[in-house]
Amino acid sequence: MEATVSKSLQLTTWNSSDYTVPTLNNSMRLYTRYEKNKSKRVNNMLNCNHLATIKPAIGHRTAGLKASCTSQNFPASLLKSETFIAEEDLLLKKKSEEIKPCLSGRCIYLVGMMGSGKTTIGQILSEVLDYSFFDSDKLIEQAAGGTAVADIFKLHGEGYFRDNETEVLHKLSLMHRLVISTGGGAVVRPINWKYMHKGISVFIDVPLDALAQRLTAIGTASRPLLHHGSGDAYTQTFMRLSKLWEERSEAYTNASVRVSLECIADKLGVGDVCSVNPTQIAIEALVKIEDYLKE
Ligand SMILES: Nc1ncnc2c1ncn2[C@@H]1O[C@H](COP(=O)(O)OP(=O)(O)O)[C@@H](O)[C@H]1O
Ligand SMILES: O=C(O)C1=C[C@@H](OP(=O)(O)O)[C@@H](O)[C@H](O)C1
Repeated sequence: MEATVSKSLQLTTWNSSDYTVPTLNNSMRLYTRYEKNKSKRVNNMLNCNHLATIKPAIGHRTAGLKASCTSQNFPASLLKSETFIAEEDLLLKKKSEEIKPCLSGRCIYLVGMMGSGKTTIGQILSEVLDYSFFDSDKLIEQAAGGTAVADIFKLHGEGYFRDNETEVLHKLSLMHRLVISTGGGAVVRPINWKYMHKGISVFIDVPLDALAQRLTAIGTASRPLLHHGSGDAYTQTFMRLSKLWEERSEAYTNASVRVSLECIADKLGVGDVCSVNPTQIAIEALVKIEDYLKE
């Protein structure tokens, strides 16, 4: 089914504001309205429960399809065009092959606010670059005999956690061929930058409301700095993130490159940062790293 749809969506039309693809076995209609360059996507429910999103791959002019089907006829809750996945994966692979030799084994440090996707994207990057992946929080937990970050904060305080974070980053900075997901607050201590500047640092910039949505959905138990405040879970998380952002936004500008989800969404023409998937972010990170290496 997906192949049929992908094929039928050549990009001469992907920016048109209303799409109906009536050829899906006559059992499904595709109905996504795009307003180019507007952060507004309206999914109109017509006469069935299917919802589809059409989007171009970064740097490609071929439309892909991502469909979420709630009908009994479609077992998967999220279907994605095989063509589209293959194109994204190919692009990711191609970009990684291009920049591998230029990296000369330099480590990649991912920085960004809590929940920005450092771990998710870091794992993808490490795989395609044939690098090892480390999450600095996990290393701190290991060094503390398996004590969880939230408990380290509770038992010893944030200062102790930060000292351990610095120690971990120091050790990692002596190594090569690593992708490292750092904790959201690692950017605050200048000494950490001394270590991270041994490699290439990538700031994953995600709007706070999208972060608050993600973190509210997965819960904040493992992220102690989000535990204060009043109001509903989303508001509490959003307020805490806003406060931290005020304190840290400048520190993130120390990163070698910035990967903005808003910019990616713009390039894709989707408007909504929640539609940008980790592979697309990883591709953009590689593009930005490539540009940085050329400077
Ligand atoms: N591009 C994305 N779109 C939607 N959810 C994402 C995306 N990237 C990561 N996530 C989800 O957000 C949550 C936090 O991601 P994670 O990689 O752990 O962030 P971090 O390491 O920066 O704290 C996870 O549940 C993850 O699945
Ligand atoms: O922003 C922060 O100060 C923190 C972020 C967390 O990591 P993630 O960014 O991986 O959630 C973790 O290091 C700790 O809870 C403190």
